[in-house]
Amino acid sequence: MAKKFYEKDADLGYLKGKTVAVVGYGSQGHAQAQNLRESGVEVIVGLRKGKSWEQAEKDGFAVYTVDQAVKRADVVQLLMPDEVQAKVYREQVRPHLKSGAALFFSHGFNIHFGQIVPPEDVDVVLVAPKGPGHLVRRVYEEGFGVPGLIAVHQDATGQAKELGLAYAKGIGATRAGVIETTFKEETETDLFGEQAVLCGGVSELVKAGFETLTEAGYQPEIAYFECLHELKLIVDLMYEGGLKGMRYSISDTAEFGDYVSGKRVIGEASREAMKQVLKEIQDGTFANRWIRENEEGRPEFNRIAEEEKAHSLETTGEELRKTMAWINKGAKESVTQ
Ligand SMILES: NC(=O)C1=CN([C@@H]2O[C@H](COP(=O)(O)OP(=O)(O)OC[C@H]3O[C@@H](n4cnc5c(N)ncnc54)[C@H](OP(=O)(O)O)[C@@H]3O)[C@@H](O)[C@H]2O)C=CC1
Ligand SMILES: CC[C@](O)(C(C)=O)C(=O)O
Ligand SMILES: [Mg+2]
Ligand SMILES: [Mg+2]
Repeated sequence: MAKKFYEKDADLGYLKGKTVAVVGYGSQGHAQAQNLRESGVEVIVGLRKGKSWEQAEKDGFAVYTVDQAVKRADVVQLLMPDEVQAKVYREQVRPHLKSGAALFFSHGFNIHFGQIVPPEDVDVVLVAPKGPGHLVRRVYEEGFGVPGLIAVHQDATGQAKELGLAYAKGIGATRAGVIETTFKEETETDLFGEQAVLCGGVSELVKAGFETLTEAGYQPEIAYFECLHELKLIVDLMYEGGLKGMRYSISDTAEFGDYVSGKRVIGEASREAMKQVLKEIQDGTFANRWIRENEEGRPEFNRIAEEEKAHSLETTGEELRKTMAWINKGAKESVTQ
């Protein structure tokens, strides 16, 4: 049984009198910094000069270069992209980390794959929201929270877990529930989820459905509504009531089609591919590939990203969404600006 923590299990008092430096002000950084501040925690932001710096200042934070923020901090939460964390850690974090301070992560990649090896006199804690940063902020503002995971890699002070739970409470995660894990389990399951299901799997499923319909001569707008737009509405039902809740709401015709055709689309070959994806995450093949890709200037990443943006699914959707004023554009605008 997973060990779970809620509001009553976490005490914000462990952060009292402490300064939290949120390093990075992107998807997770802006959300965690703002949620913590509204929970009464003293937060500063660490950055390089640029777009995020201006935004963090506009949002009312005291912003410092990374080294200066780390010098002032008792808790340092690294919320830069995973692929830049190790270099920034070596050059601007490690030399200024106070003895007895805490180093926090929201994804275990750099610790688990040995890219960051912290000194023995600091706590090393993972507080990983199980949701995109823009939702971590939006859901908190609505009075709720995105669930999270907590793990302690190193407990130098004897209070690492309590501090982690206080932080999880500060960002709203204990409102929904926080599960205890390890850096290894979080890293491997998070990478698997985003590759096989949430991002990679779903994107390919949507594109395959869209292409099957349009290549058969159906209108792209109808293919878009069927394979992408309505997916959100169906997933909302799953989110609220599981697969059972979704099946309660759809027609019996759809439910029968679900049972007999779903397994043909996601069959043995897909399950075998999932196992291979997981194996390459577990044995470090994916991590090494991602690290090398960045060292080489991201040729594969950039090429595929350009191809994906130009897909007719995207151009069709962009046009259709113009009339859907109710769709929250917050996340999209901040990543495409
Ligand atoms: N995205 C998400 O929702 C989730 C992310 N995570 C984890 O959270 C962490 C942060 O990811 P995410 O929020 O997506 O990151 P983003 O890419 O959204 O944000 C990156 C931030 O880091 C800053 N930055 C980049 N390079 C440097 C640098 N060299 N020095 C200082 N600041 C820098 C950027 O500033 P600038 O404007 O100057 O480029 C920006 O503010 C990762 O570990 C990720 O795995 C975990 C759960 C979900
Ligand atoms: C699903 C992608 C994610 O793992 C997340 C939002 O949780 C990420 O790394 O961005
Ligand atoms: Mg994730
Ligand atoms: Mg992830």
